[in-house]
Amino acid sequence: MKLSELRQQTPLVFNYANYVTPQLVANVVNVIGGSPIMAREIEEFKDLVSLSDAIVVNTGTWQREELPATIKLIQLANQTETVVVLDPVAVAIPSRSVPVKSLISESQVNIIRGNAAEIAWFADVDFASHGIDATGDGDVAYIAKLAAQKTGAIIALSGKKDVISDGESTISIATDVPLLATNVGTGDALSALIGAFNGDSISLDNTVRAMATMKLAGLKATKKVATPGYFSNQLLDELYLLPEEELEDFIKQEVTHD
Ligand SMILES: Nc1ncnc2c1ncn2[C@@H]1O[C@H](COP(=O)(O)OP(=O)(O)OP(=O)(O)O)[C@@H](O)[C@H]1O
Ligand SMILES: Cc1ncsc1CCO
Ligand SMILES: [Mg+2]
Repeated sequence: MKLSELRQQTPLVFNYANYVTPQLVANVVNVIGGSPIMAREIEEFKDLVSLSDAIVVNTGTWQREELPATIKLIQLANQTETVVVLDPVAVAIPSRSVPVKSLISESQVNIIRGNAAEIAWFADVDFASHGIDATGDGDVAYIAKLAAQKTGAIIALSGKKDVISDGESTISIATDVPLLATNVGTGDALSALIGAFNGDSISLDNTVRAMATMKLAGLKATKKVATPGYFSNQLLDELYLLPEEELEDFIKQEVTHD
């Protein structure tokens, strides 16, 4: 959906969040115009999925015992055709990849949002990482396309250059906003934004719009502040104030088709 539609429809975004960044994730959903809810109680899943427009599963602080509940959550969303976004934090670490493999084989994730190292794992390509951060170099457009073909999901690869691919079309936004990488959780919040923008229907365009929203708000914040603490607050303000026309112009100017 477009930003004005998002603000009108206030999509309910159910975040199965990590315990590091839920406040940032909830606020980003809120200031853009959506409505966040965080939960992890299996007894609540049926009700919550029936009320939600998007489900965002973040495995950042996941415990292995949560796997059956998470599969159940995504299966419920699949039954109601509610979009599911997966944020597979540091999935390339071998012990972390085991439960994610089960998750994606037993339930259908529609969109996977991760940094280059996380997405490279789905593509079966080596890419250097350091904990939650991607540190390597590689052909990110190729990696995103390959990951989309292997998983059947839309891939939203974030970084200096963002890439969105469904395995056929591949789209890039190469706008460098280094301060976005200084705040832990902008990626988590981006995954929730992707959920919100895809709340009415799942598409490459809606995913591009969500990625462009974070880049543009970050770019605007960078023009006003220069350090990470102020940047975090300014980013929320820029998301809150973002004019739809500016976002659509930014997409026209910055988006390239590979
Ligand atoms: N070097 C960079 N230059 C420009 N923008 C960046 C850079 N690195 C990240 N970003 C932007 O930061 C946002 C988050 O992406 P990132 O790849 O850092 O996610 P992440 O590694 O999952 O972060 P986190 O785990 O801290 O939430 C995206 O909007 C992305 O475009
Ligand atoms: C730091 C950290 N550790 C697990 S999740 C998380 C937040 C970034 O995804
Ligand atoms: Mg992350």
